[in-house]
Amino acid sequence: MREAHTVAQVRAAEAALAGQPLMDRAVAGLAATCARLLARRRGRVYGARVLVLAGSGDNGGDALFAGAALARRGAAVTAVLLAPERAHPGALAALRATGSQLTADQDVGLADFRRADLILDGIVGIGGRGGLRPAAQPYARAGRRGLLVAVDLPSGVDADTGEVAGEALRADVTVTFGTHKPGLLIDPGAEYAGTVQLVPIGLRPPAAPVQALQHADVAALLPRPGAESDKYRRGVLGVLAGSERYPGAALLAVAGALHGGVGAVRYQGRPGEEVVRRHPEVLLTPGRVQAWVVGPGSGDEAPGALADALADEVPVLVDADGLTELARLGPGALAGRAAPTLLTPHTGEAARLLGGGVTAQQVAGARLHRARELAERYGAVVLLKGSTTVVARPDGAVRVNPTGTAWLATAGSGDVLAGFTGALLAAGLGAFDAASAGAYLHGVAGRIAAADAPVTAGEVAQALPAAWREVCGV
Ligand SMILES: NC(=O)C1=CN([C@@H]2O[C@H](COP(=O)(O)OP(=O)(O)OC[C@H]3O[C@@H](n4cnc5c(N)ncnc54)[C@H](O)[C@@H]3O)[C@@H](O)[C@H]2O)[C@@H](O)CC1
Ligand SMILES: Nc1ncnc2c1ncn2[C@@H]1O[C@H](COP(=O)(O)OP(=O)(O)O)[C@@H](O)[C@H]1O
Ligand SMILES: [K+]
Repeated sequence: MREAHTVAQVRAAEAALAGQPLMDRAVAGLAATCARLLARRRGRVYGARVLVLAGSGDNGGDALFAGAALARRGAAVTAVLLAPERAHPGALAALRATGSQLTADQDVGLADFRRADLILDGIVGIGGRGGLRPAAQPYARAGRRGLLVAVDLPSGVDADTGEVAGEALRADVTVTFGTHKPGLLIDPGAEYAGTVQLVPIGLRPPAAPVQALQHADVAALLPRPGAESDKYRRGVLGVLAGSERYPGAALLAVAGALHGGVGAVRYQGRPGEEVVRRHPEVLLTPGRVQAWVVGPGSGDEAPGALADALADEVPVLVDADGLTELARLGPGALAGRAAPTLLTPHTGEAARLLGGGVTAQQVAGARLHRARELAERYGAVVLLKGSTTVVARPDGAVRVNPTGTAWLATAGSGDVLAGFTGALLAAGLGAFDAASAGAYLHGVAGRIAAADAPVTAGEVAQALPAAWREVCGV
């Protein structure tokens, strides 16, 4: 599991280790990564052109020290100081001692930026506030031919949220220290970070408020039938999806559900005959279920379907038209429920649920904040879909989904996700676990099915067993 901590937590963990050479450890890891990248790209460090962008804090200090280490191995290093009078004195002296060029001339900096083999972004790290300051902004726009390595995090990305106010530097690799920062895992920040490498420096931070699961974590959550299992004990998922107008959503939600580890899927929506024709495994008779999925393609039938599902004291996953209806009713509609509710909005649906003029774009720009806000307001687990899927619990705990591909942005793939995740709920996973495992496997299935080419939602559903096998290592 990858864990991400807030700036306040990192500062506290650092304070607890006062006196230890944390910066030396950080710099050693940073310089080693840079040397490896240069060796891979051009055979050796000797003779490489390296540009260090150094701001006024310790982040700039890390970059300058790493620049000095590379200079000692024969790299031609130039450092551009964005706040020359406040640059880290010890690191400046170290770089000076190598005979490297130091300048405050931004024209020299920009010219070197374009032609360097490797650029170290040490403008600002976890001490950053607000967007990039004017002196640094040209670097966010300038072209380059070399690799850009962000020190701790790309300058301009908010460490705690992944929000980018204005511009940020776009890194190929981010070398981060001690622990991940949430902004490295959540878009838009994650998109600027490139590949993230963690350099341990001995921090012992508290429990992480933001986690990203990996294969083994998800494998441990997935249901497995035991010798005593029968189809009812494995769980039955009820699906209230599709309508005369949108029958496809029912088919896709059921296709996802059938791969989600339940013993049976009970379809209770309108185009029943069609669903059974395509999926003969499905039950159409009414009966008990262990969880409901309600809303995909429900159209005009959403109000009745949502009321029916919420009235049953089992976990309910609300998606699509069910969310539009819930937005109309407001959080009060969930107030009396004892069983968990899981909401799976995309950014537009999340904006509708939040109301108050919030736009989809604002949700996309502040995913962590908005997912937490929704979860708290509705007292429900929220799976906010999109370029980074974020799963939030009402108490603020968050899991960020690391899998997926932009090819998943295709009509109906959300219906598959809803059905599949609902099945995990019915199979007995808690809402937070079902949402995180559902998003994870759906993302892996998307990658397998798409293989870098356009993909349909139906193909994503078909790839779910392969994703399950991959994640479980079988
Ligand atoms: N504290 C520690 O024990 C360690 C810190 N390390 C490094 O230290 C960094 C944090 O250092 P600092 O606390 O000095 O903070 P930073 O170096 O991240 O930034 C603070 C400085 O940047 C300026 N600044 C703030 N916002 C800015 C913006 N938007 N644009 C331009 N300049 C801005 C501030 O005026 C301040 O001078 C970490 O990111 C990491 O790189 C590592 O060496 C590991 C150990
Ligand atoms: N840019 C993107 N990168 C990765 N995944 C995305 C992106 N945009 C959307 N997705 C994923 O694609 C799926 C689309 O779901 P949704 O918006 O509900 O579509 P639909 O309603 O057509 O089924 C979700 O799993 C979402 O997380
Ligand atoms: K940085």
